[in-house]
Amino acid sequence: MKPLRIVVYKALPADVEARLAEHAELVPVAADALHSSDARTADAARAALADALADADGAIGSSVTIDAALLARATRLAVLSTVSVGVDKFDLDDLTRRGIVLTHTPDVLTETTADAVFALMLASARRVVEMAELIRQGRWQASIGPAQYGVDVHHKTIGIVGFGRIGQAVARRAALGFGMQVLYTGPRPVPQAESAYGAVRVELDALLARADFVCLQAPLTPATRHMIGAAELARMKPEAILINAGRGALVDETALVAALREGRIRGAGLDVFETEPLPGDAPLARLPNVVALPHIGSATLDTRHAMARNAADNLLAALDGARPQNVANPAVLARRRPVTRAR
Ligand SMILES: NC(=O)C1=CN([C@@H]2O[C@H](COP(=O)(O)OP(=O)(O)OC[C@H]3O[C@@H](n4cnc5c(N)ncnc54)[C@H](O)[C@@H]3O)[C@@H](O)[C@H]2O)C=CC1
Ligand SMILES: O=C(O)C(=O)CO
Repeated sequence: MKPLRIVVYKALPADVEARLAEHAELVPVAADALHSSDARTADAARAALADALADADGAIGSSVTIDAALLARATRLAVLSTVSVGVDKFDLDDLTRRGIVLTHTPDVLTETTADAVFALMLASARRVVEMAELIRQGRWQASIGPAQYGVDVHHKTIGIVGFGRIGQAVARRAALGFGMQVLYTGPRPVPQAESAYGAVRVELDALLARADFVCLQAPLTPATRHMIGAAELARMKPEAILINAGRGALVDETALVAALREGRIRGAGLDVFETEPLPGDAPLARLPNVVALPHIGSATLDTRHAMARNAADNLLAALDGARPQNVANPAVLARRRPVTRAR
């Protein structure tokens, strides 16, 4: 019988890797090469990943689209474990059809990501990056005046699109810390947040029309792709700021660039982009009324470590045949592939 094999397509902390190695043979696939901007390097890395998956029981990593081509020969693969809460790099229905369990890492990153949303709100509203740059460039030669003033965050209205774990953690900060009025939109009411934070559920159009800060924290799915386009941006107030720490493709970036250039909204704070890494010459990287961050929502030492540990635990539990935690495609549990252990 073959030993368990786990493909590792992301660099993991040493202790997490050691824990996995106690249970399985680890097969590393160069994560950097998978993301290379050189097409030949990236293609070769994808081919290596496909080869490794063909003979694996499990895999752990993130940020790589795992499509049917990569899985074509992976007949033994029972579990994929993503080191992320977002599962938009996977086709859940296809994984379920194949009997492959997908686990992800909710909860451990909720508070850290909510902090990052607030960092974007404060930086955009108070023009923190732009003003810090003024000093760095030696251009602070007189007291700043109205042309450099920002806008307040406290006691304004925040509209949260995607009122799940992270959206509600943002609402808590907004209502209890900053005295903000919280609006939200989503498929179902959240009574706990309505009583604790005075949150009010409204339709998307009303949220766009009333919010000073429109915060996107929904998952990327076929239904949410480009949910904010030219028509939605036109409904926002001219002094409003768009914050996106969900996924880049929630927004039609061409329409966003036009709205920002023409001053139809005040600004944007963006942690995520349709294409990542965002090229340095992209309009969203250069517009003065944009604060652009390189997808750092969960990127603290503590939280990234907790995510890796959680993903490893999820993977091992699923490979062990136990009822795994944090399954993103629970329908698979009735038809999951068997795992055969060497020991
Ligand atoms: N920037 C970053 O580093 C990070 C980004 N994320 C993104 O945030 C997303 C949300 O994470 P969680 O809050 O943990 O997920 P969650 O599943 O708890 O919350 C998502 C919410 O969005 C709602 N939703 C779905 N479709 C919607 C629609 N069309 N309109 C309005 N609401 C809709 C769902 O009902 C749910 O309440 C992830 O899927 C991921 O894409 C998560 C962590 C870090
Ligand atoms: O977990 C996710 O979905 C992220 O985007 C990064 O933490």
